[in-house]
Amino acid sequence: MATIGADSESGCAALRIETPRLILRAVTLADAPWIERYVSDWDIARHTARIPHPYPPGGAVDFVRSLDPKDGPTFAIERREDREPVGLIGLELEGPGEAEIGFWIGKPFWRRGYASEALKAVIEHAFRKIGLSSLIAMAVPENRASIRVQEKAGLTYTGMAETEAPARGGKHKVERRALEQAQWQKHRAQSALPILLVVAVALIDADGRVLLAQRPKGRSMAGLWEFPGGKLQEGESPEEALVRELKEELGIDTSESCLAPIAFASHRYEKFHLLMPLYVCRVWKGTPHPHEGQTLAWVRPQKLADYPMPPADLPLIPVLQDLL
Ligand SMILES: Nc1nc2c([nH]c(=O)n2[C@@H]2O[C@H](COP(=O)(O)OP(=O)(O)OP(=O)(O)O)[C@@H](O)[C@H]2O)c(=O)[nH]1
Repeated sequence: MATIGADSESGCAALRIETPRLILRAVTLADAPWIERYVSDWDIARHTARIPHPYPPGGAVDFVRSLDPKDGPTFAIERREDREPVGLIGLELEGPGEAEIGFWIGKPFWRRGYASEALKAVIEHAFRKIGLSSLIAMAVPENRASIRVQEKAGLTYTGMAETEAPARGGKHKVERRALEQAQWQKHRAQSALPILLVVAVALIDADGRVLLAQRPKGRSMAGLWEFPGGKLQEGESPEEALVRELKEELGIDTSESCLAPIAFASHRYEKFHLLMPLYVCRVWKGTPHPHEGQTLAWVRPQKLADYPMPPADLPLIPVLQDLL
């Protein structure tokens, strides 16, 4: 039988994948109660090739004990914000370089895009870390949600197959989809997020306080506090863009030589990947006034964390605190 080789040698530590909203980690016996709760639901069982219905009490303990990393990794999908487990996703090695991918999400967590997010990550893991060359996935034809998730991840229809369907009491026809590594690389390149370059600046006053601006109503992420700055216009250097933004947003004059780069943010938003160099500036002419409906606050470095900021900015706070 095929095994995972190099990846299983590196042990459980390798069984962890992080995505923007999820953590995929190894399944343990402590997971049995929630697994049993969700798979006992007919709406989960009827779509799978493994889960009987009614589900036998204690069945999840047996299931967890039966997991063997040599057959392929199985991940518990956990929500990052509150560590709530939401489902399972796994790879089952079928032959040299090939695995079948299977997943389910507990009903309370449907329609939030968790399956898509987990599937994309596991596909990347399969091709990049394990070194597989092709993946397949099955779905009963009426499981349109699962089929959509598979297709969004790049799997394409290759025909009908037949699998066990214990919850339905026998064999059942399923749609088979597949994805080859080369195809995946192409799909990924096509669906890659554009990089958005935004420049930002921490203005520091004579007391060592930092200027934050609250995004006004009607803009994306309204109410959050950010560093002044903005997108580059065509042909502008980052420093030229900042000098212009400071004039437009705050009515102050500074020069490129007064801007010192100290850090950058790199953050995946839904529609773009933000790359944001952060400068500090201690010298300017004029008094900052909100020219674009924002609210301004001069904030002591130790108090920066009290101001809700866009997620991209959070790693910049300790950098600034260390510097000031
Ligand atoms: N200026 C600034 N932008 C930031 C910070 N953090 C952060 O995620 N951003 C994001 O970077 C982009 C900045 O664009 P912008 O300031 O030129 O334009 P905007 O507010 O009109 O953006 P919008 O098109 O999202 O409404 C926004 O999507 C904003 O949410 C920050 O600290 N300062």
